[in-house]
Amino acid sequence: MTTSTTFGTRVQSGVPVQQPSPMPFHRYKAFEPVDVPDRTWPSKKITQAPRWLSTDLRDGNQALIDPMTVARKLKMFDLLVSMGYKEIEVGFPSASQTDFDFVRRLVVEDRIPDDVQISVLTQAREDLISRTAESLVGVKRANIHMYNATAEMFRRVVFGIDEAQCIAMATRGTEMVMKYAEQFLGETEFGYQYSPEIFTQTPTDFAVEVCNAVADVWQPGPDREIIFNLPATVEMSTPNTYADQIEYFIRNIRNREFVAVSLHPHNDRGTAVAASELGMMAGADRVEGCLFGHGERTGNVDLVTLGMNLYSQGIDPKIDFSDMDEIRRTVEYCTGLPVHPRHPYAGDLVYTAFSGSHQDAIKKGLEALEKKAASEGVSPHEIAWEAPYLPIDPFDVGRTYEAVIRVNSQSGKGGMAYIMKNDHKMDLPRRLQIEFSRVVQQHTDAAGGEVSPEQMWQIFEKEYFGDHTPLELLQYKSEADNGHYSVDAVVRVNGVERPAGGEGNGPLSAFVDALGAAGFPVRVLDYSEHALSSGGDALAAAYVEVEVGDGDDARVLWGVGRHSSIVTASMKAVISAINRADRN
Ligand SMILES: CC(=O)SCCNC(=O)CCNC(=O)[C@H](O)C(C)(C)COP(=O)(O)OP(=O)(O)OC[C@H]1O[C@@H](n2cnc3c(N)ncnc32)[C@H](O)[C@@H]1OP(=O)(O)O
Ligand SMILES: CC(C)C(=O)C(=O)O
Repeated sequence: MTTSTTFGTRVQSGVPVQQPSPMPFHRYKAFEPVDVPDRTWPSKKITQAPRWLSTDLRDGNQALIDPMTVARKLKMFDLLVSMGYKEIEVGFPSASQTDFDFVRRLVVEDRIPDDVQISVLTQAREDLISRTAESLVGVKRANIHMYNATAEMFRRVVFGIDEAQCIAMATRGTEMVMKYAEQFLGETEFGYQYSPEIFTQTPTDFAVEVCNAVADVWQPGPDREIIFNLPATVEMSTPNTYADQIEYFIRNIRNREFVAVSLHPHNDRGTAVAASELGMMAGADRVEGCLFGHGERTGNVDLVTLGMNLYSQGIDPKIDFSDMDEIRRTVEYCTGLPVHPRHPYAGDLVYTAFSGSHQDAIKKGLEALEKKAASEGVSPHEIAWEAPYLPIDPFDVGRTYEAVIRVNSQSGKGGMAYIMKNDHKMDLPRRLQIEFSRVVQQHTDAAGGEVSPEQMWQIFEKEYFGDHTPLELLQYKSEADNGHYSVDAVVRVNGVERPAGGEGNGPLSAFVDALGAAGFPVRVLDYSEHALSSGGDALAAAYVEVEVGDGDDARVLWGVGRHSSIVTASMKAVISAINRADRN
């Protein structure tokens, strides 16, 4: 029985039933995967980093609203080198004078470290290939990377060629690459990479056939590898399908031992990282991508996420991500595009917890780590990482714990207590945490937004130290006689100074007795204290839970005091509770 209707949904017998969308989904057809029933990749594990190639300066650059200037390209190149990338595609030199000049500058100014191999991309066109080879004159090591489209739709729509002509374009292009390499690159340690463009939409058998034909021209062998780069030029299927295609290709390509199988996933479906990882499980040796996933449309696979995913599994990515913020700033400068605040491992908010239960768990987790490290006599950054909600130690990528927990209206006592302890050295007892988190919550509910550590301190000061009425302690003298204490104090009550004296079995109980005599009956229910700093003039903090007043009017609340004398701090804490009771 239909009971109610909401947008696009009818509720039947209490269960919402989704309705057909008005969108023309029938215009699209499901991807036809290659059939690999005996696939082995699902039970494989990734145990080491692949060879990486950064294509930030080519695929990443060609997709920018404002392509990088030479100065920005140089900055990006230096960043990639400093991070440890050893294979860097530096451009498409036949595309523009800027690209050509950039490659020349790298070569002429000897900016390429000996252990770094640059590569350059070209179409399978003789004029472009010769210009590409010319751009590399004098370089020590380089790859030329040539591509042509092999997918049926591209052959039909873009090129108007059949399969044989497509193979001929690839083999002829390879011959041209070898010819111009010989002409221009005699002294260069020269390598070759071929991409059957839109590999994923190419029947995998045909992709293998084209690549085998290209290899017949290049003749790979010992010390003469060929790189077959297998792009998901447009990502069109689930990542397992890509892995099947890679496993199938690897099983069928000839001379596998001299072939480097490279992945080049794009992110149209948002699963490029997964596709790369499954492709690595399927046996690929190498991955091409861009930092933070720049590149055509939705971008290339994100090298930062891929590398850090390995890191989080205890595998050395062979790339240095330890100053993530500097990497992010440089890429943002070079590309002119911001990195999303929730970008894995690098975004502004990814090591931040706002919600109360997350903060509580993180606080406990970090404290447990600190305790464990202290018991082993080492720093918390040296022991095995284990913390709720944080897949890696933010410290490892240059983030500090201070930014981990941030407080807004979604937060609870855990986050507030973490900031009070970490930023302000105040280790609040649990029930005071609960009390103060309500105070903070009132603030966030009223003002909205976030409460910074500084604002939190202001709220705390105002709440616990801000009031001197009705009661203020001006001075006191305490004496002890055989376990018996007396206090002679001067207090100000509603602006009027008056003496207050009392006795007890400790200075605080004597002070409480004096307050009772002065008209402020209180009972101390709980008490804790700790040092705030070390040294001769060290400050101490005292926290007291106090029942203020008596009879039906009695209220239980906390007071806080700080002073270099712990006795004075505790007396101030009692007064803080009395003044709060009066105010509230
Ligand atoms: C998936 C990728 O990211 S591939 C890399 C893509 N990157 C770029 O294209 C950026 C740089 N490219 C350019 O600046 C230009 O395309 C240039 C300078 C290389 C060539 O420019 P133009 O000569 O004007 O050609 P245009 O870009 O229009 O290319 C289309 C022509 O090249 C042919 N072509 C396209 N790709 C290839 C290829 N890989 N191999 C051979 N021919 C190709 C097309 O069939 C078309 O031929 P037609 O003119 O006979 O119809
Ligand atoms: C040239 C190739 C490798 C490419 O960029 C792609 O297909 O996405």
